[in-house]
Amino acid sequence: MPADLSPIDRAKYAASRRAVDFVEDGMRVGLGTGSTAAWMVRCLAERVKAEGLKLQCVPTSTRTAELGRELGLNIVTLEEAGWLDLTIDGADEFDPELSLVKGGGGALLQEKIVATASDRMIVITDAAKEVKHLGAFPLPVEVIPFGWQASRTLIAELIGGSDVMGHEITLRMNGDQPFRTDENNFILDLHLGRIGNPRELSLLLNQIAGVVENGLFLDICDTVIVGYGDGRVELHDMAGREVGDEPVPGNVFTDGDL
Ligand SMILES: O=C[C@H](O)[C@H](O)[C@H](O)COP(=O)(O)O
Repeated sequence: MPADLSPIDRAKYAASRRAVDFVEDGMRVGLGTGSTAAWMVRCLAERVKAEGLKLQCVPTSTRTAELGRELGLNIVTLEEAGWLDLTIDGADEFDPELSLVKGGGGALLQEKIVATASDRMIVITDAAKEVKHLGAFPLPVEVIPFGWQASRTLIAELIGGSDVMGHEITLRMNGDQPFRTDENNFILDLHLGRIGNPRELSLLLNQIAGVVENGLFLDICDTVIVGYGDGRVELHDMAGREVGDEPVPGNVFTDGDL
């Protein structure tokens, strides 16, 4: 493990390093977006370089595509890959059922398309993202810019009448302009506190005109790998929890790669 990382980066690195062990030669792999996924892309590129793996990698954002290309990964489109063996991505929250909130970085739409076009999704996180109930992290909802205020009004009516507490909705900003996704859409962040029924909320949100997708990932994630600052990892899957207390082997990076 690189020596001079902060504890949080060490945790992200440990989870990433373990996750790329699941990649095999010849696989078609979805690459997530965000600071944790960026570590995974670096770890994967190191494995490809060291072992000569032949992969097709489908990124979930322009940011990830650029990083992957810079590091020499074979970046292809989802159309070219057709279907994926595995997607590895970060998350903003996960619960005991491995339901997720994603989209803190605004990439939820491509992330959901790529993850659901994969045989398996592995999520890599640090321990702070484990929650009993989803919702403390504001739920991102991608909306088209046309009529976004009307979509917001309808969302406010929906969440005001459902079993979630509170209903502040904020338009995500980038400086003094609305944040734009890779598809040029807006993001509304729903400050819910706690989501009592994620399935119902997800279905109802996606029925609102103007809503493209929401950041709830339900029945999509197969495994969560939690990394810790000391290099340990824990694997959570639907069959229960397996704890790995061996530090992830390190020294895969040179300073230049960081
Ligand atoms: O849109 C961004 C993604 O859903 C990210 O995977 C998520 O926000 C987690 O990002 P990070 O690893 O930077 O905390």
